[in-house]
Amino acid sequence: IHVIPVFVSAMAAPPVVIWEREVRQLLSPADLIPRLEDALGKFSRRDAAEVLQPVRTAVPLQKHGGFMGLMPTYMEKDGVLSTKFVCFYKREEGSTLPAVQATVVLLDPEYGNVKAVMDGEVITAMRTAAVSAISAKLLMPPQAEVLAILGTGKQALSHCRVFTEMFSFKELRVWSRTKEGAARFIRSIDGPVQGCSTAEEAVRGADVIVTVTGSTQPVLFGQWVKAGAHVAAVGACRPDWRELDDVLMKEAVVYADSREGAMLESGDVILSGAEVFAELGDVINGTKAAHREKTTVFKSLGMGVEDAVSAQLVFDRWKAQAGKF
Ligand SMILES: NC(=O)C1=CN([C@@H]2O[C@H](COP(=O)(O)OP(=O)(O)OC[C@H]3O[C@@H](n4cnc5c(N)ncnc54)[C@H](O)[C@@H]3O)[C@@H](O)[C@H]2O)C=CC1
Ligand SMILES: O=C([O-])C1=[NH+]CCC1
Repeated sequence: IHVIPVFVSAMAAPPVVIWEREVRQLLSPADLIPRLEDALGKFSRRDAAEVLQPVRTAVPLQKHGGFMGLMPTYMEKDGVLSTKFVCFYKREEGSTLPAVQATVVLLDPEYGNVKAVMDGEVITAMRTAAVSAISAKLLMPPQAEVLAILGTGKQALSHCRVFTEMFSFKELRVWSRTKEGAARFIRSIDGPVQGCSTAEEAVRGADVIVTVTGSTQPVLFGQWVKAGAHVAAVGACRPDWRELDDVLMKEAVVYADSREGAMLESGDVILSGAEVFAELGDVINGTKAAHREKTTVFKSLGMGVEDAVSAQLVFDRWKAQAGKF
């Protein structure tokens, strides 16, 4: 008797490529925010069947002053498996090169095949600003009127768009280390923006302050910050990089997206010795308090789970549009 081996081959379709223009059309802050709130809450419950997401692996690109970050995430119950590759750089004054470049890969968790490869820059810009806006929704003082943004790059623009869409600030101020940066930013924004010549001028009296710079030294000092203000600190994602000084870090109640991420990656947390009071997800889950009455800092490092739910949303919308599957 001859036994003829039979190989069952489950040939997956090749991955779809969804690039910047399409991602931009398919994703909106209003749709993304509830999914991000849900994901942050799930992450903070530390239930491995809900979210498995290690702190990102950062490979130094020494010659180029940057890092490649690998950000894998598995959401077993939701059937989402993804990873983002993100390269981020310390750029010198006057450099026109991008500080961040990213790609998100979405896989089928059952077979391990890649379903989609997506531009990650729109996702990174929008989900980071949306998470900062969630921090402001939870932690900013009631009747906040003045928003100040330090930095005028991609994240500054996305934060400005998401914050002005979500809240009604009476005054918006911006500071850049260069006049050209501030002028470019002001030209790109609809509505009134006050360009400030110093960071101090921008933040004095502000209720909400967003720091989105590529700086590795503090740009925001506690003595300038109004008591009770909320700071969303988005830059300085390496253990020896800073955006905030020790005074602010020690006086404020500090929240983070991921406690482990903050302890391993945030120079503002590590070098100041400040304690992380809670994750944003703990506040969403109701297990930690939102201290709106105090000065608060949300230290954002960025998490794979934020990219995972964003990429899944883009993919679902793309499938619905294409009438596929
Ligand atoms: N927390 C998170 O999830 C994420 C954080 N980031 C970080 O956010 C920051 C901004 O990113 P992008 O807007 O994409 O970069 P970008 O290059 O578009 O903008 C950077 C801005 O920072 C300013 N800047 C650079 N060095 C400075 C210095 N020494 N002092 C003051 N201002 C300085 C630049 O003039 C520019 O306005 C970076 O640090 C990046 O690593 C980026 C993506 C996600
Ligand atoms: O989460 C993210 O994509 C990043 N955080 C810091 C630089 C890029």
